[in-house]
Amino acid sequence: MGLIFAKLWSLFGSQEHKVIIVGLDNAGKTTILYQFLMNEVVHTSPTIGSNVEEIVVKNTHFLMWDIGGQESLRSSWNTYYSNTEFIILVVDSIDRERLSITKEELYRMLAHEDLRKAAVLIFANKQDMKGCMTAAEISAYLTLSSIKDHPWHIQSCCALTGEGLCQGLEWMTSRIGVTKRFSIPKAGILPSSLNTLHSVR
Ligand SMILES: Nc1nc2c(ncn2[C@@H]2O[C@H](COP(=O)(O)OP(=O)(O)OP(=O)(O)O)[C@@H](O)[C@H]2O)c(=O)[nH]1
Ligand SMILES: [Mg+2]
Repeated sequence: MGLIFAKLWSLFGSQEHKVIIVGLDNAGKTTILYQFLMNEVVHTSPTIGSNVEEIVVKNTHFLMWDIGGQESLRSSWNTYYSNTEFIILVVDSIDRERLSITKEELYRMLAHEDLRKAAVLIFANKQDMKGCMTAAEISAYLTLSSIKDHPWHIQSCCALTGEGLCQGLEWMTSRIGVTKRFSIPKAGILPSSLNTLHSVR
């Protein structure tokens, strides 16, 4: 009886899903985390270490780790990877010069064993800034369409107004639906067609 209850509990949204929010310094990670939590813009200073908050979306619990993005901190991102289900990669869409560094970091993460099963949501943040790159430009530069072994989605957003953030979360919750529907009754492997689901907005 207890076992059946535990199984049902795990199927219907009680578990916590681990999320890491990464990206270069100044990308807007902490601003996004607190928009998720409080629906408002908080004053931020560069994150040293990490912030962690639980965000609940339609009965789905996400444990979100916002990790400092300064160069000296990036080598310790991997200490947060185990059991991660979602990577949120935040890109400062005005920062053209450093997009190549973001790309390097993205592919380093995707190659990491502990992130083998993680889905990737890319936020093209700061869309309010004049002359910013569009999500399509960022997608092309990051060659997202070449990523076949991780589900991914890119979403344009503005963390100051909150625009686009809900759509990103909706994609994450929809992924959980896919994983649950197709992992029953035997846990684990998704049909390969589902592993390559991705989209661009
Ligand atoms: N114009 C604009 N500014 C933003 C946006 N999102 C965040 N910012 C600003 O960008 C600056 C950096 O934001 P943070 O959220 O602290 O950046 P971070 O990615 O957490 O940076 P680290 O903690 O150093 O890794 C702050 O001044 C934010 O107010 C946005 O969508 N538009
Ligand atoms: Mg921060």
